[in-house]
Amino acid sequence: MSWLPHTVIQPYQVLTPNKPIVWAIGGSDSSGGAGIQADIQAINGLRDDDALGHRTAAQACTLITTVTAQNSESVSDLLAMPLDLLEQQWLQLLADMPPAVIKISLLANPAQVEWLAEQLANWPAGLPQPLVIYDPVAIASSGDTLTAEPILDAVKNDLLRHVDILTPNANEVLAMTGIALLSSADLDRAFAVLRQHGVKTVLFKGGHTGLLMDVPVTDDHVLDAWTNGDHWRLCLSPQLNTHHGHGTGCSFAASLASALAQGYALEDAFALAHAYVQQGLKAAIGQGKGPGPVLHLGWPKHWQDFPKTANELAEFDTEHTECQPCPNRLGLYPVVPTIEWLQRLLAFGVKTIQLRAKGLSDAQAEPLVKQAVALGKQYQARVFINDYWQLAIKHGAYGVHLGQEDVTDADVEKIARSGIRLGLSTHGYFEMLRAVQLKPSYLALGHIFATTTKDMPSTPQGLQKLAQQACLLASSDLRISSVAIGGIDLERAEQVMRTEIGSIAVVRAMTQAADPEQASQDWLNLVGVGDDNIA
Ligand SMILES: Cc1ncc(COP(=O)(O)OP(=O)(O)O)c(N)n1
Ligand SMILES: Cc1ncsc1CCOP(=O)(O)O
Ligand SMILES: [Mg+2]
Repeated sequence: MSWLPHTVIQPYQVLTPNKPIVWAIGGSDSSGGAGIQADIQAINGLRDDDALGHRTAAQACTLITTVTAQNSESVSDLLAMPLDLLEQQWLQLLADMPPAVIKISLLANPAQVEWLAEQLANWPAGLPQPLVIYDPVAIASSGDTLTAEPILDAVKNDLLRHVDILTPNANEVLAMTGIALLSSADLDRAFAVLRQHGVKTVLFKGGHTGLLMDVPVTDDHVLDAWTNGDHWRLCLSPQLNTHHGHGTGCSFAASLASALAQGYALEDAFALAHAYVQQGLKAAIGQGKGPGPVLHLGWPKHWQDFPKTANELAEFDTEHTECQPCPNRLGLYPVVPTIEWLQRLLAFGVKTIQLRAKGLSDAQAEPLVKQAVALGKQYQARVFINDYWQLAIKHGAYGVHLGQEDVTDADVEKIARSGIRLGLSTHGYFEMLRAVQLKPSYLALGHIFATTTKDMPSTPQGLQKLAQQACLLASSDLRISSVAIGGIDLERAEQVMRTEIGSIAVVRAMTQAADPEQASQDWLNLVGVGDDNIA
């Protein structure tokens, strides 16, 4: 462990004066396990005060639509809040605590739905537009236990067009679309219907669904599936055998809202919310005579609580051969554009290095790859080749580095069977969880800080997200090393080294250094050459 032992966690006011705010609009559950009570626990509970002194958290504010009288066994009564009281809650918060995310759940009657739709349609021009999540609790049981009157028509006609992310379970999908989710094609059909009502994206919660008939891997597993109509993001975990789970759906949507408010990309927030609920369900115990509530256990940090992730269902069915491992610590890892740079830095004592000569034909790249491999042997160093994986195999390079786009065109099986190492780029939790299924030798986590070296489609992750992901990977029993990349200079490298990261990859810190030899020595002193078993 490389945590700083004496780091003092500062109070929030010092370092994070403004926690992002999530408005939870829904009903009170007197038993405390679901509804607004679960929302508050999940929104505030998904927080991380790490041992390096970083912290991330969100603040829940509430607008109560309904007061229910319930315990773990039944709901005996409910009262819908009058519209003018709802309006007062809205105005008070709007004036003082505007939201980054609005999470909507129980709405008691059509009047409340229409009122809310109107507020969203007339969002004040001077305030940033919040992201709107709607967890359509009780749609399936309209007019029965939780709503005062049926609300389905008002939801479809007025509310859905203001919703960015709808989070229905299978029963709610059936009620809203008439489609029973029995196969993967039903997910597409249901999305098409919901899209007609103006919903932008749908996150199908699989907790109650179980099996999709044409997707064997969903047997005994929970599949959550998000789509915007163009592409999918999938999270899969083993089904938990528990009788307890009151508030699971609320806690999922609320932790999703919290992660989004804290600046996590949607797919990363999705994986985090899935893990948050998995860990809470594993620990859930009965609190009354009926099903007990999902527990709120803070930031998920255990590998086994995180899902497998994929962009297509078929990815879950493919088993991969483990790539040859590389040392746990690869140390300083310059990424350089030419053979001249490669030779120069190897002569300065660098032991892990990458040739990144972009945009060449194979014919142009082949002599460079050959030279790079020969230099690696001469200097007893680990030379990775960027992109040209076939040439890397052909000439017996130490390894190859591939990005997210490259890997779809590459034959990962062939790379693994060839015995060369494989490094993969990732840009967040979701990609990390997806990439490990290819069983690579290392994962690059990036980009950590802003960089001018390359146009990045994602935003910089920063030190806390790096620490979270590096620590999570280190907590797994996978033999996969980690590398941080992107905008890292010597000063920031000191902070990066305090995470669980095993290596730092740099471009400009070497290629734009006034004195590359001095820079190499400074960096090697700080980061080291890595573990010395260079096979
Ligand atoms: C160590 C390391 N990490 C990340 C990258 C980036 O790879 P990729 O996403 O394939 O982008 P290009 O480098 O090909 O532009 C890397 N090269 N090395
Ligand atoms: C190739 C690459 N991939 C992710 S960030 C990056 C560039 C890192 O360059 P620098 O160290 O100059 O910021
Ligand atoms: Mg690449």
